[in-house]
Amino acid sequence: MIDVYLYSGFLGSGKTSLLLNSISQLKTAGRKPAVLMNEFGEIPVDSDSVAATGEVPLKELLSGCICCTGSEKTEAQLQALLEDYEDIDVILIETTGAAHPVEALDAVYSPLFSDRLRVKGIVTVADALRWVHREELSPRIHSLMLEQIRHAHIIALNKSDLVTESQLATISMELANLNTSAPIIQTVQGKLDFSFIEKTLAVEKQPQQPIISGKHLPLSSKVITFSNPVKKSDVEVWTAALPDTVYRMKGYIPIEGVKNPMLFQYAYGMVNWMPEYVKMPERVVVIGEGIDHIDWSS
Ligand SMILES: Nc1nc2c(ncn2[C@@H]2O[C@H](COP(=O)(O)OP(=O)(O)OP(=O)(O)O)[C@@H](O)[C@H]2O)c(=O)[nH]1
Repeated sequence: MIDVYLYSGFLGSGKTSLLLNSISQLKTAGRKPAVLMNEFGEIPVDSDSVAATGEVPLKELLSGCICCTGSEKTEAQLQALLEDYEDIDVILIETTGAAHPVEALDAVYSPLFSDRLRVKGIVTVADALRWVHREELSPRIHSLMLEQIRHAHIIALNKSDLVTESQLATISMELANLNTSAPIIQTVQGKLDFSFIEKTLAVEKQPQQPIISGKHLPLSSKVITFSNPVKKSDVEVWTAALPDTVYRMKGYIPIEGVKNPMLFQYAYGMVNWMPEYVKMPERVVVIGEGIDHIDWSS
């Protein structure tokens, strides 16, 4: 049987960081992990980073619309993963930050896989800073975030470097009130011992029923292309002026004086730049509510 772990959590909370950490720990331990990624939006930024870790079997689901990332497609990708790679012993599934974790479980519990896959549970990544300001989210998005926490078997309280010790204590208490059974572990950059995840989820978990469905969330995504190199500082001024309903941006931006477009990440007001060693397409996916009018302007 192949063990399956689901990584859930709000847009930009640190799921990919946790996933990359888990992959490297699993590989060091001689295990053979495979990854299934569901990305909200049309640009596989997260899967690019997994591909960069080397030979990890990977399937991805891209979609610009939440209603198209249904469980049938996840099922088909899982099947393809199992057919294409024979010696996998762990599968890590990163759900889109815009999904209810239980929707992803649906596919894994398909009768197609009942003799091959053993679902271990859901690890939800909670963004500490976002949590502090959660009241600013619209009601449906707020409740999605609560659902992701309620359905967790382990909660990684990530970005703990961005809040104070006393805020961490308050957040931990609030999370524990929402989910009384999941252990809450404070993390930075998704650094969590995979052996802890494995031990904690040693007993098989049963799926719970979803309370809300991600299908009706008011989230959308759009792609912005950059035809000419721009200044980093201009991009940062631009992001600072964006409305709070832009939850997440990621992609590649051509920067003046830099050879390849840089990896650009934006989550809850924070911008992150990383150099890229290959030339990636010069575009950024924006995820949020009411974002149609958002465009690049320097
Ligand atoms: N300061 C800080 N930044 C973090 C931490 N973890 C992740 N980040 C940054 O937050 C951004 C989003 O991280 P990801 O790991 O890509 O988040 P994600 O949940 O996979 O994002 P989506 O898949 O788009 O929902 C990146 O710029 C990370 O570098 C952390 O603990 N502290």
